[in-house]
Amino acid sequence: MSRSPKTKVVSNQRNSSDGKLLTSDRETDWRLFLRLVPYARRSGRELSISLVLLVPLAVSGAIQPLIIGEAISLIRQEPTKFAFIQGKSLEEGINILAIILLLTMVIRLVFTAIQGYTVQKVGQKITADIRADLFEHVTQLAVRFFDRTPVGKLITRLTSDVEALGDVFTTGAIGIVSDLFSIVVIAVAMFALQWQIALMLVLMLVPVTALIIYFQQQYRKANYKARDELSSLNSMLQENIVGVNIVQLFRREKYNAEMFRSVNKQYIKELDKTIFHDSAVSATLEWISLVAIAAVLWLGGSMILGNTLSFGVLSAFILYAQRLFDPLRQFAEKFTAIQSGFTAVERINDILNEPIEIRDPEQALEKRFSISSQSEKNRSGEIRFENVWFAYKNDEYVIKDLDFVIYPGEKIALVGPTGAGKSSIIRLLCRLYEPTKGRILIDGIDIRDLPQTELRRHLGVILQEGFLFAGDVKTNITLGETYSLEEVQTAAQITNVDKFIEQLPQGYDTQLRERGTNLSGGQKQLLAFARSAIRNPHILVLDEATASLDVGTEALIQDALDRLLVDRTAIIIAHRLSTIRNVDRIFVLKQGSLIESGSHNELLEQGGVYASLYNLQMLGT
Ligand SMILES: Nc1ncnc2c1ncn2[C@@H]1O[C@H](COP(=O)(O)OP(=O)(O)OP(=O)(O)O)[C@@H](O)[C@H]1O
Repeated sequence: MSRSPKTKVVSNQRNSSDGKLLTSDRETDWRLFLRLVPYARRSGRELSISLVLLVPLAVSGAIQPLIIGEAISLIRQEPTKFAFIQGKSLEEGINILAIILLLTMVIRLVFTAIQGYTVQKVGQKITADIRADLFEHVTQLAVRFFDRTPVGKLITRLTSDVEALGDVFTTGAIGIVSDLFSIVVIAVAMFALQWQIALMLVLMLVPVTALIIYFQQQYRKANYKARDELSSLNSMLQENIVGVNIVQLFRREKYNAEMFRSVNKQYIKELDKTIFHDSAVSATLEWISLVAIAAVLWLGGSMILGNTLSFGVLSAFILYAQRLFDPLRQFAEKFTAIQSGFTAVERINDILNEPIEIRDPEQALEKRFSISSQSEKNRSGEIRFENVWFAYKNDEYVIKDLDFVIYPGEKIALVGPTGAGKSSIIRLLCRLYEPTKGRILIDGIDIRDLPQTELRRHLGVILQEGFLFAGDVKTNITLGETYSLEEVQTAAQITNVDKFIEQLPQGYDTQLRERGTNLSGGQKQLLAFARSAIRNPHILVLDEATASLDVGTEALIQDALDRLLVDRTAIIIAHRLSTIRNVDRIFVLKQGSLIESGSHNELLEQGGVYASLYNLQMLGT
């Protein structure tokens, strides 16, 4: 019983308060179990070996009490049951029995080790496979899913839930078969030896099993709640670590620590309940095996007095009484792991069943567009929004009936107050979200009909905050695609960021920390420019891309952009209206609607919203 509470506390966050899930457990559990079959099948050979080893393990375990009982009978000169020691001297008989006992011990030692190792290995492999599948699935989910799911909860599912599931295999699944098998073999051996005592012991199993099932159910209920609390704990942890700058700047350390302490306390409280029920199972079994020995002594003793039982058989039964409840104890322990595992599968399933909203088109369409992608020259970069409506949440439209065309090679600026929907337009164009109504077309093709790789190749997007991964500068530009160093250098030159990269300690090989924390905001942004340029997109989208650069660097990038944007369609979001004076057309948005459009001069002449925004900004400078 040395499992840590961590592995025990795995449960489901849904229905945590009412434990509703328990009602339809059996059916659900089986359905969940089936989900694991494909994973188990991949390790079929190892699992079969473990199952085959159960037979010699259980048989050698059941023989041991018999041998010891026989040795006692031999010493007490009681009639022997084994033909092979009949007529042998006491010494010879004891030697033979000792050798057999030793053999069973060696068999158990070797096979237990092999089985333990195999099962652990399979468990780890299955855990790794599930974790990998889960990761792949999660990274394909739509941004909408991440909007509503706290990162801490996702991390809990990807780590400890998957681990708990692995425990089902390492401690649970095979072990349970083995324990059940051991109980059956011991019961058969006992009945063969003396049926009355055997019956008494087997009957004792019934109420004990019922009690264990009761405690297990309580355990599972408590486990749901504990798991819920763990998710909250992780979410809070994650939020505080990511936002540590704000925590410190606003002196929220103590306040947040207090909040964390209270969630932590709640978690421990729920955890204690699971430990209580788990301990109750152990205590029941500890107690029952003592009661069983007493019962054997009582019944066996009276039979010895009546000369219907030998001391040897009584000794064998005392050992059996212990061993019969041993597998049951282990069974209960594993059952706990399995219960936890099932709830973990359920939580994992929640994510695996989460549909991948943004999918590539069917085969036929893909073919059509792979043909279109072959004729790169046909790409012109026309963007068309056809009566596009969009809401993040039901019916709360943040984009309302947008209907416009951006012609090939045109440079468009999106302006409008904060929250007007500018970034949402970009997200829709990149297909991070799907429009609620209407269509978006690139070069006359609905973007839903374009494979995503193809769409993203059309588009180069540079956001206000460049996100960098841990790794070197070069891989942060190539992002795993096969570009040569020369191509990377050329992209850097085109965007005027080559000088900056060369100044870094190891140039293109400079290691960046996670999220690029060893670079400044502007430096990160420079790499984002090179990252986009290398992909040679024919549509460029800049969302406040130069806002974090100093005037000198911005001028340098602007110069690069002027060259880069030739013959490319561009959408530029900028709050500083002075930076977009030269674009072909300016779209003015307000609360998700396009309220004005035209060139800088046209809009100034109109004297509408743009003109007043521009004049306001000019006043400020
Ligand atoms: N993930 C989201 N979930 C729900 N609502 C969102 C989400 N992102 C943005 N919104 C809402 O959508 C509206 C438009 O947001 P959007 O980011 O497109 O504005 P914006 O014009 O780019 O603003 P800014 O100039 O401040 O960047 C806002 O009212 C915002 O609150």
